Amino acid sequence: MRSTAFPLKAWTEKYGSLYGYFEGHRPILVCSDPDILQDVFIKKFSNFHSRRRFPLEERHSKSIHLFSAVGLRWKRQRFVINPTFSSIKLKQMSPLMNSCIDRLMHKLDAEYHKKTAFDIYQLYKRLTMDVIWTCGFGVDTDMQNNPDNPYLTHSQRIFSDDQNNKFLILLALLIKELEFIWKALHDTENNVRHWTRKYLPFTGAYIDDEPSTWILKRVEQIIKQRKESGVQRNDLMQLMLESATDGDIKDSGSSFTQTGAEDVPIVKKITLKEISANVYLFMIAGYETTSTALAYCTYALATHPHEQHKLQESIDQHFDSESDYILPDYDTVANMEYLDWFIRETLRFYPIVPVAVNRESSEPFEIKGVGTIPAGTQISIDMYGLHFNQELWGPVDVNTFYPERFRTKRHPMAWMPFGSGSRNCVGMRFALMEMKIVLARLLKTYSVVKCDTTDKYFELKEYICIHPKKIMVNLQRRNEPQHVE
Ligand code: HEM
Repeated sequence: MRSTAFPLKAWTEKYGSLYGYFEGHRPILVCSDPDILQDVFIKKFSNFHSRRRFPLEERHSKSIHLFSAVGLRWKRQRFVINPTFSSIKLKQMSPLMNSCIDRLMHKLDAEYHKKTAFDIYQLYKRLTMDVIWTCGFGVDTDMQNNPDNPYLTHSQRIFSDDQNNKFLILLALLIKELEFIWKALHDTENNVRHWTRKYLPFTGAYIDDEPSTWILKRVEQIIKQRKESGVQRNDLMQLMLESATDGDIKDSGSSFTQTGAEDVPIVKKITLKEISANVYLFMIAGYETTSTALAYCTYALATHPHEQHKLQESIDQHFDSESDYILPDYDTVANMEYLDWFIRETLRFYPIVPVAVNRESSEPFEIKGVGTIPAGTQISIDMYGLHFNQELWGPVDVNTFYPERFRTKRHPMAWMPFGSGSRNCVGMRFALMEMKIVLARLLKTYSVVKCDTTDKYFELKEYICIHPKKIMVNLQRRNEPQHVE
């Protein structure tokens, strides 16, 4: 898949805050006007409750997850899943999260003692995968110590652009009318791979399982074991299992806007197939995004020593010398205001998945001064256009890294790295808590120091996420006077 966010940025500069383009035969409206976006994402949500369909995405299967579900099926799943990310649940998860961060701190200590520059992004990727398997699904995989761990390697392949289905995705984009053929080819290829490996094990050395199929099969096994063992844990999977039903659920009505559909009482239930699909989704949604966000924060620390120092001082204020050994938890980091601004400013500069933030209209919609757009119109946002709009973010230059700009109240749509409205990122608070605890612990002990190759490897590429190649840095202990390099 080619990059989409970077061309949109260039087109917005050329054509303004609202324009259209075609993907194959499909017209897309691109918007970075915050008032129109507020209508689309918030005020008229009942008309814009779906995202545009990804090529080859199956929307009506029984094992649909929250990201792809539409209409009342999405509403029901979101109703069950929202409370799994409540403050109380997150508080209960922070000790588990800290145990994963302990393992990261050991790795950082080992890197520190080598006294050479290293790629901290790789360590963050293993951490975030460890966190999601531990806090999300109660599985301890030791992946921070073992880079060849299959859970890690398969998830990494989902986000690498060397996937076999690239060509089919391109065909689905260009010739949408024949998508049923591309989808059938895609499914057949996956099944052939899976069954060949299963019944002819020697082929495993030559044929890779399709990574999402591999992960989904493992997830199904984990759910089965959890159900059979009856073990209760404080994790995301447990909370979903508490609302589980073995049977099918018929969501009455297909649209939010059909008469009376809004008033149909939502069943607080989720099927086992949907749980598997959502476990898989949380894993892919929480892994690359959060590790990349941490990577960008670390780059910002290395390249802005003054802001790093300020952040360290503000973090120190939350620990007194008597309680240095106490690990930061949900409440501690929730009160670290400058840390919050620092992360927000980093994500303003480096949004991670702009491609995920879009909506599709289910009814015709009036845009003031433009006219009526028909039902089925897809609206993408140019996140760079919003995040670097001087009128929304001034008076300090938008190209200056300045966390304090978040002290001022801004337009509700000016900052959208987690999307917006009822369909925003359900894992946002989980991700922010994880990032804050990591950064508070990192900066309590170390300063991040830029090295000769930091900028060289900070080369951004987009494949679903916009990510840097590597984050090469040195660490310096805060109680040690001189720089490493
Ligand atoms: C820094 C980390 C993260 C970023 C930048 C991020 C970003 C996003 C964005 C932009 C969306 C689309 C929102 C919209 O359309 O308005 C989204 C949706 C979603 N995210 Fe995240 N995300 C992150 C972490 C997580 C984590 C940790 C989880 C779960 C453990 C998660 C689960 C989801 C789910 C399930 C959706 C779909 C929500 C729905 O359709 O109702 N995300 N995320």
